[in-house]
Amino acid sequence: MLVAKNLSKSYNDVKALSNVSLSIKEGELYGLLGPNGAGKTTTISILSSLLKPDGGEVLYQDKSLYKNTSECKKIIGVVPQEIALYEDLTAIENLKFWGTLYGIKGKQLQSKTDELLEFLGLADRKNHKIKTYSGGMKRRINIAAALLHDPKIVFMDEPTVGIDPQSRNLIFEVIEELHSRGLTMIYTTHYMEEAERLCDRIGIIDEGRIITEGSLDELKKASSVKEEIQVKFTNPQKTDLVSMNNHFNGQLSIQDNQMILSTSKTNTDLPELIQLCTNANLQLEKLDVRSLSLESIFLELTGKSLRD
Ligand SMILES: Nc1ncnc2c1ncn2[C@@H]1O[C@H](COP(=O)(O)OP(=O)(O)OP(=O)(O)O)[C@@H](O)[C@H]1O
Repeated sequence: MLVAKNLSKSYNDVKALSNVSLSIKEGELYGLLGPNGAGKTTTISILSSLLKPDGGEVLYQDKSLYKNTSECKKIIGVVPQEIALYEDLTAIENLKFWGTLYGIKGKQLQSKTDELLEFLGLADRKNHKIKTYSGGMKRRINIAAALLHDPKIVFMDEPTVGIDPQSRNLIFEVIEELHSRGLTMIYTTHYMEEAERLCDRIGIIDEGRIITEGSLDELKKASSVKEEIQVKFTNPQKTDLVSMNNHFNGQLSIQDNQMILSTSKTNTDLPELIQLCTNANLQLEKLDVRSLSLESIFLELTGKSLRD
């Protein structure tokens, strides 16, 4: 469906992308996971023809995006990170505005906006001005705007940033439904839980490079780490956590009052960890051993935490 080869892009002296290659199959939900500034927005801006790369090639169904831009654009939908709506217009007026830009008119536009407002659970608010909407509701209208012209592939750039958990769940349900209908999607996020829950395949991007790619199972199999020991403390001292991290050769991911040790030898590391906590007089609030997450895979591959 979509193939990108060796994309590179610099903004003056900032190298945003280096040799990014991707291949997305029809109906696939592909997650581009990486920390802030990794190059996610730049990648999807290039793939959706909003930005020209310095080098590389993008093909849609074997056709060059640059030689067939207007044809390719018809099958592309983009949900941008920034909300692209007029605050003083109602939801339906906003959608009609966007629909007209896509060349949809009359009854077709009316039925498409009604269908999408229903699908996104906002039919009863369709005549309210966007400025009265919550952040999550605005994001849902943003998604509706990208779907008006029945695209074959949709790019979603961090669609859940800054919204409450309930709205986030509603958006997940919408994405899952679109996925089950066979829509091809590329979803960028810096939340590993989202990539784990939603995506068929995940590309991990860092400093403008795709450092690994595969299904969650494939990424787990390829990792030398097998499990995570998660410990929550009631009275953590930063110095104790740092010395513990040194003891485990930097394999700890530390956040507030909890830490995660990624390990392939839980049998020996777990008693050792408990002993160290006892010696440092650290009180455990919670201890959990769970299977490997993307956070640990990211730490293993880059030496840094995804949440930094
Ligand atoms: N218009 C621009 N001018 C200069 N530098 C830019 C511009 N856009 C992006 N960058 C830089 O390029 C790099 C990649 O940015 P990009 O926005 O693609 O990353 P991202 O993974 O989407 O991050 P975020 O989640 O913060 O949006 C960063 O170092 C960023 O500061």
